[in-house]
Amino acid sequence: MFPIRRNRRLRTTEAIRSLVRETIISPNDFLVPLFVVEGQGIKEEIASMPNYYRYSLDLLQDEIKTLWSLGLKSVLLFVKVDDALKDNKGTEALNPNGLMQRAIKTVKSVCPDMLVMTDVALDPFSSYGHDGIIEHGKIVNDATVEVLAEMSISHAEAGADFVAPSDMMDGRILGIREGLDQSNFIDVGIMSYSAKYASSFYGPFRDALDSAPVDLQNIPKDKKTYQMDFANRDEAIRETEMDINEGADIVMVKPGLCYLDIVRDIRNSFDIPIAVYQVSGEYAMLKAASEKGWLDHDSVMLEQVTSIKRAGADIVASYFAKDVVKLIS
Ligand SMILES: NCC(=O)CCC(=O)O
Ligand SMILES: [Mg+2]
Repeated sequence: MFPIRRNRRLRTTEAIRSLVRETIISPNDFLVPLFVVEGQGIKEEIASMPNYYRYSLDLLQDEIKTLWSLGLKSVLLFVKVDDALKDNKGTEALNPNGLMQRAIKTVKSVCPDMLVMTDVALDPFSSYGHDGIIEHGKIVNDATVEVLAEMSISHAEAGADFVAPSDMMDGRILGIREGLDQSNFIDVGIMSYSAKYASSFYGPFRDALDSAPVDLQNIPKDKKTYQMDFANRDEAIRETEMDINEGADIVMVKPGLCYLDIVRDIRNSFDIPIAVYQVSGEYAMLKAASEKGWLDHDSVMLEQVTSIKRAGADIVASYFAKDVVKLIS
């Protein structure tokens, strides 16, 4: 007895495979993270992120033009802050002439149509490398939310289209939304890192920004009191639902590959755009394995990004964005 249905018919040639393909990757899917530093003429490679760079504002302009020419229309800005400017409250984050504020203006000046999203969190500005203010050895929630709301207003004043709070304090989406609305930034959106896990895949990013938690007595050694336990799944639904109710326009799951079950749960639970952040450790793993000749870089990259979208992501924040777009164009 031969089967009536032969599924292999739909796989016989590339033409039929592409005709029935369910997930298509395009430049529209990507959000490009960018690392910005003070100085001039700087394009420095991040040691643990081969072929990924920190840019000073002058060279950031060229990179923005390149991204736009590739059809990449959205960026997510991160700044590397001088140690001398860091303190417990991240005061420098509110400087109207700070590096982030200038970076936003720089992008808008060379490419007004580029969508500019900004990282809103204390850690790059914190002398302790934490996403919140520390009092008596603890990360305090509500005082941190106030700073995050002010930071968001400051980014909006500089011209940001979206703010992206990456800290996981409770209630910060509401605090930020109210702050933006009261300052008449009703059209500035919020992409919430709503299910961000306490992951060990962030190491290279912390190298990039020199933002790892410091090793000092009475300072928490990790971010487990605010980022989520990677053993938890249902909690991601609660976190996401709360952020949607507080006014998030886009929700996010982070990291990517190890968390695609979470992405699908959220896709099945809510009708809202979902972003996935394929993080620095995921990037570094593939770079290292392909440098050793153990994995084929481009095909694994495409498989990873496609899988993230197949799981339910609408938006992929990825250090591979440029590479993928070049590969598929
Ligand atoms: N708040 C942004 C990040 O923590 C990024 C992490 C990564 O790329 O590893
Ligand atoms: Mg939350």
